[in-house]
Amino acid sequence: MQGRITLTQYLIEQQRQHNSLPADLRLLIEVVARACKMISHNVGKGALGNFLGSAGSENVQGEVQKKLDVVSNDILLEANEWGGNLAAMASEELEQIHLIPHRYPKGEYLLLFDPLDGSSNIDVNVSIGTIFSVLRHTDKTRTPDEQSFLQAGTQQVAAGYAVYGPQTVFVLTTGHGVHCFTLDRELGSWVLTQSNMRIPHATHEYAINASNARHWHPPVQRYINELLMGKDGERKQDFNMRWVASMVADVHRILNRGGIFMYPADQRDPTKPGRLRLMYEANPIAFIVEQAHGAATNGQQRILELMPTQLHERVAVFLGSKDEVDRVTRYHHEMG
Ligand SMILES: O=P(O)(O)OC[C@H]1O[C@](O)(COP(=O)(O)O)[C@@H](O)[C@@H]1O
Ligand SMILES: [Mg+2]
Ligand SMILES: [Mg+2]
Repeated sequence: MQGRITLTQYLIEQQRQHNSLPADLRLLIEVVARACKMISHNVGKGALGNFLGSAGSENVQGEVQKKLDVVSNDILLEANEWGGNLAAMASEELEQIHLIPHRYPKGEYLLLFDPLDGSSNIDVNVSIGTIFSVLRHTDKTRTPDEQSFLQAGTQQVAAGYAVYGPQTVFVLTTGHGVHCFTLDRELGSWVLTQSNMRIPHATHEYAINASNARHWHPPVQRYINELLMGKDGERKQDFNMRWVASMVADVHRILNRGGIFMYPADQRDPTKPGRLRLMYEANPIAFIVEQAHGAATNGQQRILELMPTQLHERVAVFLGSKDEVDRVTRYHHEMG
């Protein structure tokens, strides 16, 4: 392919080359990308569209929903009711799964999403995003339920995210590398701008919310203390820290120049290991990171191999440049 390649052209080419991207999965991805375009439009309007501030409601995690959390969720639900070959959807903003009334149980796929990632950044005009994951609906003899969604991340057939920042980008994997499309705002099309993104194995940059330091478990304390000691410690080099507080934006930086992102479990509530949700935050990002030659663990094992037990379960996350993820994972193994 030469010249300007759109998302549609790229997906058709994938279908031709790998023969592994069925037409209905291509349609599903295009519908999600179109929904992200609409979300981007609303994010860009901000106060002009009355999109800032709280919606006055709480989601299943007990978090106050922002207006854009609700709007983005509605856009994704509505767009996907009629596009793709879906049996059901699940969202950070919905307690229960959302069945597709005219289609289940026959639909081929299950779609999960975090409609708006980085909610605390909405009102202050800092990059936010959308994360999605696609699984197969395996047992078509029965109406999908929560159990149908509880599959390991290795079963994902596609995953991606959008970042609504200075540029709007859509980053996608279908298991053949990671590719980035930039929204041409004048033409309204997604244009391929980076192919086969690679995360360097070595890095001098890390991301963690250090205000939780006193609660961290010993392996995380040990790892971060070494980074903080820089040249004067056993790592013998200085490290830089970045924390956007939107995982998508932190991950996008890591895909572009390396780094490690951490949201560890800590000593507070053992029923809440970390802050991030396994099925629609950690799994899709872990799939992307591994496809970009990085690593993603919960400190003990590959995130993608974890068997979920609940739709909204949380998981500790260490992901990005392989050398650093391997090191902090080793500290967890060594220190029990
Ligand atoms: O408030 P903290 O501790 O900085 O946490 C920020 C983290 O929480 C999240 O915003 C959670 O996502 P939501 O906004 O979808 O709840 C991540 O994107 C981000 O990395
Ligand atoms: Mg999120
Ligand atoms: Mg969210």
